[in-house]
Amino acid sequence: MEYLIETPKQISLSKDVNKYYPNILTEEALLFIKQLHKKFNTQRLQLLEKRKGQQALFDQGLYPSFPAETKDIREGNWTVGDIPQDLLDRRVEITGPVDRKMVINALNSGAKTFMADFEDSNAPSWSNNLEGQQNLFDANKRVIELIDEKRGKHYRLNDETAVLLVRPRGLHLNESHLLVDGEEVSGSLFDFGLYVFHNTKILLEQNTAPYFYIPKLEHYLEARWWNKVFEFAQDYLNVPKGTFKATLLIETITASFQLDELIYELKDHIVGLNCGRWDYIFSYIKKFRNHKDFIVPNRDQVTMTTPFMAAYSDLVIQICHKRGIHAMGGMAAQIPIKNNPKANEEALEKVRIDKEREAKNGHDGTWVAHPALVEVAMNEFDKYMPTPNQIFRKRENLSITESDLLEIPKGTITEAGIRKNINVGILYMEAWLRGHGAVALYHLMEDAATAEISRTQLWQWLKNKVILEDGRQFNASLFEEFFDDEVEKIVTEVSEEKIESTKFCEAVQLFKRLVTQDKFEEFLTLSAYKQL
Ligand SMILES: CC(=O)SCCNC(=O)CCNC(=O)[C@H](O)C(C)(C)COP(=O)(O)OP(=O)(O)OC[C@H]1O[C@@H](n2cnc3c(N)ncnc32)[C@H](O)[C@@H]1OP(=O)(O)O
Ligand SMILES: O=CC(=O)O
Ligand SMILES: [Mg+2]
Repeated sequence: MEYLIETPKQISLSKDVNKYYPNILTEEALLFIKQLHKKFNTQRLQLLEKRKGQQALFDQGLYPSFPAETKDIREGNWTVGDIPQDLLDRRVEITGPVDRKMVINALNSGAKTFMADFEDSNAPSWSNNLEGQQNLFDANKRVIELIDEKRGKHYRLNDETAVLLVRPRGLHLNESHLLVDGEEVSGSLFDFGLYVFHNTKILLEQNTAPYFYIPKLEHYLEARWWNKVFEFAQDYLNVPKGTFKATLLIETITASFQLDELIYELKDHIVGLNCGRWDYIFSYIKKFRNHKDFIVPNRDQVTMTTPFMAAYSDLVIQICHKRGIHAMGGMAAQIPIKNNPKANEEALEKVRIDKEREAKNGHDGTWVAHPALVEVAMNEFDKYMPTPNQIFRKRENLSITESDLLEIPKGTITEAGIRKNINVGILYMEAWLRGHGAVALYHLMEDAATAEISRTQLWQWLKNKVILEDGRQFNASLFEEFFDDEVEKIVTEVSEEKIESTKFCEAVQLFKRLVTQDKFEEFLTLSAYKQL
């Protein structure tokens, strides 16, 4: 059904929009999105083209290096970091999709801050995105509520809640339901624009402000673009420069070579960097996928103590502290295990060890995926970080080189590793196509970033016909055998009658195509979005 509405001139909704959200899609808000689109979309597309140029150089065998043209910025003695009072202590940050119940639970979780996610953990359907905006709007007005009649539960905010940060989609994603002059708008601008338009005033009245996590940047020019977007939006909304604050996810291999530059570009707005470890692994595999002899072992063998990962997190800490901002840690994948106390204890212990390592190394805070993990992470940071943050720990003796950041991890590729990637990849895609961007699989949190690792590894191993630990060569026929087998297991588990009412057929086809096609697709969510 086509939903007929009056939108401001030049703005239209795509034909498949069958629900309108009048509180969010006000005429004034749409006019603001139109302005953002007209001012910034062409540059965004140019930046995406630049990424292709960079990839072409990597495909010729090149590796990234610290840019020559910005040596002065790296060597200069500048600092930034006008950090607002309510962001000084970020020792535990909970993250989660913008679903109404999750938003309330996360804000009430006891974590210092909550990153509400339109990105890795959100399948960006029209309803998820618009309801997400409504949920955040209601949360900031402190009127958000939910009644679960079946369970007799009434969700509402506690008196004390976590400080809210919002993660808009990455630059590569469009919001295909909203068109300006017939062009799809950027998902980043749509998520960011609607949020600041509706919430800036409300937040300022409460002595806080719009705070953001910016994902998947690959180059300092992309940070410059975001800075201009911030400046324009602040002017438009009539609030001082520097009102909005951003933490950048360092989750692409190229970003690690430009940490000073990324901070410098956003100097009036930046308060931190974060080690987005899952996308970082994905990016590391993806960028060098066409390099000869560049192979990464089974997903579970790449951890934060693997040399290239340890080097990256150390460098993030060193540079953040030098420049006066927070160096946030990342997400351990373990989540609580119900009905199995021993397994649960082991999972929590893995999280504890991860957080202990981060706090001791100098991170100023960390991420947790579930409310039941807040306490574990809090205890470790309380123990090793008695002050609100440890920006004063400069780690000046560290010397991380270009080759440290690139060191190829050692390890093995096994049949079990291949099967796990196939199985988890299909299960995740199926959930995503039903609108769930984060799911628990085998007691681990899976989201778009972790699924990308599975997908990219399979593509790379297949393309390179790698030798498995048991001596066999991985090739198309072995892949077919494992793949069919894993699909059969899933069908048996779900049962043939029920499979019809799921998205498994689409997920199997999509995942298989992405893994076996010759041309590597930059992000699996680009194809998947067309089927959402
Ligand atoms: C790579 C990255 O980008 S990491 C960051 C992005 N990823 C994420 O943020 C993942 C966040 N985590 C989640 O989405 C969830 O924890 C999942 C999907 C992994 C598991 O969720 P569930 O299966 O619902 O877990 P479970 O049943 O144990 O939940 C228990 C309760 O905790 C709540 N809960 C679980 N995780 C969260 C969370 N992250 N935020 C708020 N509430 C949460 C559930 O809503 C549920 O509430 P209820 O008891 O009131 O019904
Ligand atoms: O966004 C976080 C990540 O690990 O990816
Ligand atoms: Mg990520």
